[in-house]
Amino acid sequence: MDLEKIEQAVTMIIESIGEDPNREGLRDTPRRVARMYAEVFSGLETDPEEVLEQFFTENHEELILVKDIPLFSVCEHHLLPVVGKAHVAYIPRRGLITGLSKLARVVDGYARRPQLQERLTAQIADAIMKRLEPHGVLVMIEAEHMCMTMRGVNKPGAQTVTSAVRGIFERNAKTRTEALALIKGR
Ligand SMILES: Nc1nc2c(ncn2[C@@H]2O[C@H](COP(=O)(O)OP(=O)(O)OP(=O)(O)O)[C@@H](O)[C@H]2O)c(=O)[nH]1
Ligand SMILES: [Zn+2]
Repeated sequence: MDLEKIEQAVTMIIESIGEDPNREGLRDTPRRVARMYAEVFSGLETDPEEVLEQFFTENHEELILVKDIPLFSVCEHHLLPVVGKAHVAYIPRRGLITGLSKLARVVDGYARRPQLQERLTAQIADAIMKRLEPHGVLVMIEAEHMCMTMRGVNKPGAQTVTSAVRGIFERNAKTRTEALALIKGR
């Protein structure tokens, strides 16, 4: 990531809005923003599916759900925050499971990029399908888009819900309903 270029761009934005980039409060802002973007877009420099190491345990072929994973992303249209929760469920095959924290790391890896909520949801599901080859995956994301909250249509509190279902969750309504009930049962 080109931090120097981000700094130059932020200085230009500060000048463009008619502010003084040399006043005390703004003097270090371009550098701070560059470091911040490096952090919130750090997913661009990773391949998130690589965290999904497989490991075998006894043959657990039942539902595994990690819900209410805090989610922070950035919408690619306005570069404003998207804040919400991700829920990730899968049913392993042949005991091929991964560490629970790895599911949250996959969410982070794809969230820390300029994103669309629909694409983010699908990328998480597809990474898990590819790496763990489970019977199925269900990913649900509920999030508030600051570009809808603080500007434009100005609708604070509006939640966008997206889901991606793969494998058995796609084919079998009962399995899907069970996962959704567990996600909603908070
Ligand atoms: N489908 C989808 N749309 C998104 C997402 N994040 C932001 N948007 C929408 O992207 C659209 C961009 O629309 P434009 O008309 O190009 O932008 P705009 O003029 O700023 O639109 P308004 O937000 O309606 O003022 C808006 O409707 C946003 O609400 C997302 O993750 N998925
Ligand atoms: Zn937006």
